[in-house]
Amino acid sequence: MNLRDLIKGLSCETITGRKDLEIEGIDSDSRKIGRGYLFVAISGYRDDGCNYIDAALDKGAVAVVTEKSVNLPDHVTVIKVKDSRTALAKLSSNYYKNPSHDMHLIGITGTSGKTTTTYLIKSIMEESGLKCGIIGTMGNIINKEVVKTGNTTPESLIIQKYLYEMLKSGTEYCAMEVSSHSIFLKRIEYCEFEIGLFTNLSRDHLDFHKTMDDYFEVKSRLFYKTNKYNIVNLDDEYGRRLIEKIEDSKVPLLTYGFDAKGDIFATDVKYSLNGVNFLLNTPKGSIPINFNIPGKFSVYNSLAAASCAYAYNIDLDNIKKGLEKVQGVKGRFEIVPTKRDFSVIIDFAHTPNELENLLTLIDEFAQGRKVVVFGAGGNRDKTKRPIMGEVVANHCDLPIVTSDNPRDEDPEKIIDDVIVGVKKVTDNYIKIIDRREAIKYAVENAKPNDIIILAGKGHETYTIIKGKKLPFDERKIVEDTLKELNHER
Ligand SMILES: CC(=O)N[C@H]1[C@@H](OP(=O)(O)OP(=O)(O)OC[C@H]2O[C@@H](n3ccc(=O)[nH]c3=O)[C@H](O)[C@@H]2O)O[C@H](CO)[C@@H](O)[C@@H]1O[C@H](C)C(=O)N[C@@H](C)C(=O)N[C@H](CCC(=O)O)C(=O)O
Ligand SMILES: Nc1ncnc2c1ncn2[C@@H]1O[C@H](COP(=O)(O)OP(=O)(O)OP(=O)(O)O)[C@@H](O)[C@H]1O
Ligand SMILES: N[C@H](CCC[C@H](N)C(=O)O)C(=O)O
Ligand SMILES: [Mg+2]
Repeated sequence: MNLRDLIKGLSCETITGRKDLEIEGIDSDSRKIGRGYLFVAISGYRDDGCNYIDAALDKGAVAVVTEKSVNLPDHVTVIKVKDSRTALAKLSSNYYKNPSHDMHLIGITGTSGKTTTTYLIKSIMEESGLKCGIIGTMGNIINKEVVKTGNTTPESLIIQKYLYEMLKSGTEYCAMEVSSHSIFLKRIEYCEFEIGLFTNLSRDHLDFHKTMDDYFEVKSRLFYKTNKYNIVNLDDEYGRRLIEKIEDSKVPLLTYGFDAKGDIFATDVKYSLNGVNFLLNTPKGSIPINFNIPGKFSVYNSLAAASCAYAYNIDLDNIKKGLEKVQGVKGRFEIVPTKRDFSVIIDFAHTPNELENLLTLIDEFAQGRKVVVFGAGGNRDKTKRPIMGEVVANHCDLPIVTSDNPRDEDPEKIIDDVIVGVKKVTDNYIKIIDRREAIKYAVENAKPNDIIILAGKGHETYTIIKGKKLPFDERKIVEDTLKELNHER
C-alpha cells in the first residue's frame, strides 16, 4: 500500500522524507519486520521500541513511526506522532481497509463471562445461518480455524488483520472480548463497534488499574465507541453505575437481569448439576431454555448472549436452539471423566468473585468433601491473592494452595500471599509448589464422593514459569494419575 494512503487520517506532528513509497507491511516488533515495512516504535512497560529502530532498518524497514525525535538516514521516512499505540491502530485499520466498518462487531467487556458469552453468541448466530468469528482468550476463530495469540484482546495490528480475514471468508459478525488493558493501551482504537456489552465488574487487575474506580472508568470507554446498542447487566452494581454514566448516549440501551427489571430477563430459574432451566423473557415474547452449563452465572451469560441476538432481531427459536446447542466451553465447569467414586472439575475461576460463585454452586450439589487445588498468577494483581485464599478456605474442606503461572515471580512467595487469606479461616490446608504434584496429591488421596476442583487454569494447556511457556494439561495429569492408581490396585 502506498504510504500516502496508509497515513490517511493519521494525526502526525511531522513527516520527513518521501511519502510516495510502497509499504509492504507494518509491525511494532522489530523482529517481525521485513523488506519495505513500516516500523512503529512503541515505548512500552518493559522496553522502548526506539531502541530497536536500527534493528528494524537492518531488516528492511523504509519508514518509522516514533514519538521521539530521532536522527535517521535520509532514505528513511520518519513520521513523528504524539501516541505510537494510537498511530499503530490507525495504520493497521487503514492497511486492512477498515474492516470493522463493514462488519457487525460486538465488543464484550467485564471481569467475568466474556469468553463464555462470545461462544454463546457464535452458537446463536450460526443457528441463524450467520457466520460469526471470535477474538478472545482462547484465540481468534474464523470458521473452524483457531489461532492463538497470547492476549485476550490482541494488539491492534492483529485485531485488524483478523477482522480483515473474517470479512474475506464471508464472516460478517465478530464477538470480541475487550479487556481493560486493550482499551487503555489503544488496541481497540478505530474498531467500529455496533454493540458494547457489559457483563459485570469485580476485583481483578488492580496491579494495572490501581483502583476499582479506574478499572471501571477504563471499561466504560467501550460504550462511547458503539453505534447500535449498549447492553448492560442490570443486576451488577457497576452495570447500574455504567447506565448512569452513559445516560446521555444517543446509542439505545438494552438491559438484562433476573426478574422483570430489565428488557431481557430470566424467570422460573431451576438449577441442577447438569445445567440450568429458565424462562427467557424479551419484549417480543418468552421461551423456555434448557442450558447445559450449571450455575447462576450461566443464566447471566445466556441473557447477555440472548440480548445481543435480540438486538440483531434474531428470533426466539434460534436463540433457544443456539443456547441449547452449547454443551460446554473448554475449561469452564469442565468435568474430567474419572470412572471412580469422586469427581474432578476444571474451571477458569481466577478471581475472588469467580471462586466464590463457583464454590457456592458446587456447594449445592456436593455430597462429599470439596478439595480445591488453586493458586494465583504471577505478574498480576497481588491484592486479590489473600482474598482468593480466604474465599476458597471459606467454601471448601481442603484448600491445596499451589502455583498458577508464576511468570517472573517466585512461586512460593505468591503461594504465601494466598495462604495469608487461607489462614484467616483455617490451618487445615496443604501447600505444594509444583501444581502437577498438587493435582496428583488431590487425586491420589480422594475419598468417595469428593469433588476435586482445579481452579484457575481452565482451558490453558501450558504453564508460564520464569518467562517460559511449558506444556501443562490438567486433564492429562488427572488421567495419568488415575492410570497409575489403577495399576497399583
Ligand atoms: C501490560 C501489557 O499489557 N503489556 C503489553 C505491551 O507490552 P509492553 O508495553 O510492555 O511492551 P515492551 O515489552 O515494553 O516492548 C515495547 C515495544 O518494543 C518492541 N520490541 C521489543 C523487543 C524487540 O526486540 N523489538 C521490539 O521491537 C515491542 O514489540 C513493543 O512494541 O504490549 C505488548 C505488545 O502488544 C503486549 O504483548 C503486552 O502484553 C503483555 C504480554 C501482557 O501480559 N499483558 C496482559 C497483562 C494483558 O494485556 N492482559 C489483558 C487482560 C486479560 C484478561 O483478564 O482477560 C489481555 O487482553 O490479554
Ligand atoms: N457471568 C459470570 N459472572 C461471574 N463469574 C463467571 C461468569 N461467567 C463465568 N464465570 C466464572 O469465571 C470463569 C471465567 O469465565 P470466562 O472465561 O467466560 O470469563 P472471561 O471474562 O473471559 O475471563 P478473562 O478475563 O480471563 O478473559 C469461569 O470459569 C467461571 O468460573
Ligand atoms: N486473562 C487473565 C487470565 C488469568 C489466568 C490465570 N491462570 C493466571 O495466569 O493468573 C490474565 O491474564 O490475567
Ligand atoms: Mg476471556
